[in-house]
Amino acid sequence: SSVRLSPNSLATLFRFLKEIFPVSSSSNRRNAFRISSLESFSAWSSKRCAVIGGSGFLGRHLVEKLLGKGYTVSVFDIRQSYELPGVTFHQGDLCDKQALLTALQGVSLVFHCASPAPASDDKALFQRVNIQGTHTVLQACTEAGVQKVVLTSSASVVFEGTDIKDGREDLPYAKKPIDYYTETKIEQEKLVLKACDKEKGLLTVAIRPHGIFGPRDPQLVPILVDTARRGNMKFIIGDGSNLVDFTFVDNVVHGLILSAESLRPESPICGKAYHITNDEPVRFWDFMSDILVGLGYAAPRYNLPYTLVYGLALLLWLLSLLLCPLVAFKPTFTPMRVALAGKHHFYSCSRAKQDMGYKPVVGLKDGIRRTVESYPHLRHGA
Ligand SMILES: NC(=O)C1=CN([C@@H]2O[C@H](COP(=O)(O)OP(=O)(O)OC[C@H]3O[C@@H](n4cnc5c(N)ncnc54)[C@H](OP(=O)(O)O)[C@@H]3O)[C@@H](O)[C@H]2O)C=CC1
Ligand SMILES: CC(C)=CCC[C@@H](C)[C@H]1CC[C@H]2C3=C(CC[C@]12C)[C@@]1(C)CCC(=O)C[C@@H]1CC3
Repeated sequence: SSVRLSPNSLATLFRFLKEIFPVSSSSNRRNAFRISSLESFSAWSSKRCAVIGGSGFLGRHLVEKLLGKGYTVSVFDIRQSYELPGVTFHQGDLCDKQALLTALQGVSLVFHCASPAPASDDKALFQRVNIQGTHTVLQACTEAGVQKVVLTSSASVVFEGTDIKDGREDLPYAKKPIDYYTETKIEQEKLVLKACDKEKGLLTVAIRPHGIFGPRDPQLVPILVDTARRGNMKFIIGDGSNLVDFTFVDNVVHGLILSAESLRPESPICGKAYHITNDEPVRFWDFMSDILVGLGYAAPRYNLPYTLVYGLALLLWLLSLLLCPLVAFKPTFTPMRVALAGKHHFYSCSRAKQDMGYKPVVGLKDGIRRTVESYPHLRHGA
């Protein structure tokens, strides 16, 4: 019969050996050699990680950066969207523990970046994937001996559709979340943070980005361009002065890796949530205009009162609920989208700066330029 050693038990063995063979005198060279070999082994195993949701927008950027930093990466996702040397793909549903266990063999660090798209309105799907699925991910991590779990949560877990200015992590979770996505992201974050247990050897942290944008984003720029092409990007909701955080994808990746590398039993970040943004709040409508103009479309010019647009969106939403047995129509102007476009929602990153030395690596202007350049097929007239 064979004995399977997980990275977790190897780390314990390593600590034990270090205690019984203290490397104090110069006469103990042989032991020093053994210890340094074990240290190298431990460092090697801590560079083996898995990215759940690694085929998605953020996940793929994360995988590329991890490879560049010398990590060996397993991707677990419901779909495979690319191939890369150094990456092993495991296609499966994260609600399937057996499938996860195969992907987590020998892995000491897990990044959980999977979620159904926020635009979906499927309550059962969000509950199954974000809540039950995350529970399964945590179980599988414990069984596989994973030592660290980094969750991609969302700053929206505290957003209720009213202004948030320089919001800190100690704001309470939204009592009335704006949609099922946010409702289940709240439960997901709670589950992951509660699972942090130094005794059991599982350390967890949650990163809360906001408004991620960048090359290959399937949401923000495509929705914007689609709206512009249909001639609906002429209006500014409210007076246009509302400040919002948009976060270039490389900064989110930087925050995720920084948190993983800072996650140690003695670190203050264990079991906590951290806002990761560009730390440059910008007027929502200036950001939208910069992207639109960069791609050759006109910037929105005419102001509409916020309450009027919100009221109309609410009415449309109620109508869609009432009429859904007869006609299936999904309004683009949902109350949630109107709130995102017309209210302040920007967050403080001071906790991440203090506890893990976070600093954005790409400024907003540069991020916008790189994003615009990456969408030649969405340019006006293309
Ligand atoms: N984009 C943003 O602005 C923000 C995103 N976040 C969070 O960041 C994370 C990544 O987001 P983003 O990259 O934009 O999203 P994507 O939709 O691009 O990536 C998520 C990936 O997870 C996959 N997935 C969905 N369900 C399952 C499942 N049951 N099992 C395995 N894989 C699954 C998706 O596949 P498929 O596409 O087929 O569904 C997709 O490949 C998410 O947790 C999101 O909540 C937080 C704040 C802002
Ligand atoms: C900061 C943050 C959380 C951004 C979220 C991204 C999306 C929710 C936005 C990206 C494009 C936006 C958009 C609108 C709403 C919010 C977005 C979908 C409108 C539909 C708002 C009403 C309009 O006038 C048109 C807008 C198109 C772009």
